Amino acid sequence: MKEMTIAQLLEKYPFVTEFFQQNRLNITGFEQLTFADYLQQLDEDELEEKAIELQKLPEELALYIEQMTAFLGLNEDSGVHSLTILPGKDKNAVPEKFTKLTIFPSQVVAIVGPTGSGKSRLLADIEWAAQNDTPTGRSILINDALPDAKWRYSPNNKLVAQLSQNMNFVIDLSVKEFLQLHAQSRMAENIKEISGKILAAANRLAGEPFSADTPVTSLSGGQSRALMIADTAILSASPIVLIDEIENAGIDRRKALEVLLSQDKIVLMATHDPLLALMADRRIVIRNGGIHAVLETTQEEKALLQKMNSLDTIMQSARRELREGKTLHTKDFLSDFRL
Ligand SMILES: Nc1ncnc2c1ncn2[C@@H]1O[C@H](COP(=O)(O)OP(=O)(O)OP(=O)(O)O)[C@@H](O)[C@H]1O
Repeated sequence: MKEMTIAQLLEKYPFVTEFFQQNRLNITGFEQLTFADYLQQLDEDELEEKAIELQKLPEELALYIEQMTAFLGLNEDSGVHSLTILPGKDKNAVPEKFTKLTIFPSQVVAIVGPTGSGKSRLLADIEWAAQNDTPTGRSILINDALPDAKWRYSPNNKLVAQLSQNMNFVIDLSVKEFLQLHAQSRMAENIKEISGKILAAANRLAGEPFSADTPVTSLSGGQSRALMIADTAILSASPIVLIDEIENAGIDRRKALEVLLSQDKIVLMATHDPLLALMADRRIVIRNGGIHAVLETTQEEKALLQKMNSLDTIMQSARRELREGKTLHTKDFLSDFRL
């Protein structure tokens, strides 16, 4: 930071304008100087008059930037390079058999298991950065170390973004207003461009497109979810995304995952859907509250996935045509049936 010119500081941290104003420092015309050089050339009388303590200012500016960045959750590097799950015990207090499971950014891990087996519990352990203090006794490490308390208690350092099945908006805003407000609160640089990017991504996921002027309260369940997924992927600072059941959501699930993974997130997804489970490179099998196995998706499964995707395409196009009031004809599907 010390080597940065004032112009570079302003570009990277637009909020420093406030700091200069608060300290009544007129930096106009001095943008090409570093802050230290700028202070050097200030008139002694002027400083005295403003009661400025020259030595303290660079330190105060650095602190101000650090605090504002943390407050706004702006750290470009979230600092999360790995997430590790350490074993606990199942519902009968039998220790889980794996030694440790580490997940890196841009990886997606599926969580599979019967209803009530403990999939959501595992997601909750991660969200809370459990330290042997939940019913499962699991512990979570971030970057191979005990997580910083900030992940638990600071609302601006959310480790995890949650996407759940029920997602309803209660605020009276249009899609455009909602996205712009969120982008502003994240101090995004080009608010219009980012909002446009999110809307475009959301519309690629949603079955029925919606416009920037649609009130968020009148979006369908699938559209709301598409908007939240695109928003989480593109604007959220949380390095980890937890998804509890993305199916039945009326959105293109494959594209939703692609959008999330393109943004270097660590994605964990509880699912009953084979297409999603096999899209992940690994899957955690939960049984009776415990992690029973961690399986790598095999080449054979990946090949099967391609065929299942063709089946899914058939289902999707049949669904679309029925929705549009059409009658289905075998000949239109023949090529798809050659699996
Ligand atoms: N290891 C464990 N020890 C004690 N209780 C557990 C353990 N794992 C899960 N549970 C409890 O079992 C119940 C069911 O778990 P959970 O809701 O996570 O299941 P699920 O797999 O997500 O189910 P569904 O597929 O229906 O969403 C919860 O009350 C949860 O707290």
